[in-house]
Amino acid sequence: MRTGRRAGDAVLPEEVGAEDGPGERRLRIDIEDLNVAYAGRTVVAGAHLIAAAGEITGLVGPNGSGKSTLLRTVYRHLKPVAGRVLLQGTDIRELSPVRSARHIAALPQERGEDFELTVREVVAMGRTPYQRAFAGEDAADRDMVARALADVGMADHSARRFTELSGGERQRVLLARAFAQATDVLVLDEPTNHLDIRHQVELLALLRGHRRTTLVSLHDLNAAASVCDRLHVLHEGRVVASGAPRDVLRPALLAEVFGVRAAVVEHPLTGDPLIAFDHREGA
Ligand SMILES: Nc1ncnc2c1ncn2[C@@H]1O[C@H](COP(=O)(O)OP(=O)(O)OP(=O)(O)O)[C@@H](O)[C@H]1O
Repeated sequence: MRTGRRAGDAVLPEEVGAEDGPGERRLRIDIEDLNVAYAGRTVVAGAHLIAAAGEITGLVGPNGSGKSTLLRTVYRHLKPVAGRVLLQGTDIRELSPVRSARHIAALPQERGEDFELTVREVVAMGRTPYQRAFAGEDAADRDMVARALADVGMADHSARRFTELSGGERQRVLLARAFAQATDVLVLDEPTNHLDIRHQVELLALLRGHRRTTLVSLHDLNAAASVCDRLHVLHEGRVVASGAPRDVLRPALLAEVFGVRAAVVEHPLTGDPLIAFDHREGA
């Protein structure tokens, strides 16, 4: 087993014997009283939420409401000013970068525009937390990379240069990199960005199929309503509503937070809440 553990690292209870893939381990994320600031300006204030094990937890909110900032703190790109992010009770800042990368994979909003690599090489980056220095890939790594590429429909493009792909194709490759990381937790910042409708639907179905602990920001409220088990609404850096999509996405909230007029009806095919926006007028 390849552990990569350093003296003093915290031990996660589910970790024993489960180093090489997500398997049936299911870890939860607790975000406690999180405050995050850029150059002294607070943009996330007192955020408190749970991403339950094996569930899809959605973050929605207007532009600038703090979704990406909150997610960046969860995948350790940013340090909070106050509060904590716990992975199954362990503060993520107590984990070494390698161990953190074995538990939490991210699709950041920064989309690797400068990768001078092939598609396959980008996806294979997801396997580095499991590889000993200079040891390179083994058969299991190669298998996981191939599976992740197939999952996002990019298997036939593995030899292409990343920089020559379209926006949606790049997005799918970076998702494959996160899948190849085989973590319990996925943190995805607007994963459907740039994707055409078929690839959006396929991706959301894939996330539902994985049943990993998923924290995802989405602009498409109808997609959020159909894919998320729970939703948290961010408004000016604060969580202003939390709950099941049908309890949260009500016309009054849509008017107050997003400034739009909308009716919420039942989706004729799925029974999910379907938000019918009035594109002619604001709230
Ligand atoms: N690197 C940064 N430096 C300074 N301020 C930032 C930085 N990134 C974001 N901000 C500010 O923090 C606030 C929250 O931004 P954030 O990107 O988290 O919002 P968001 O909800 O993800 O928005 P969007 O829906 O537009 O992606 C905004 O006011 C934004 O201008």
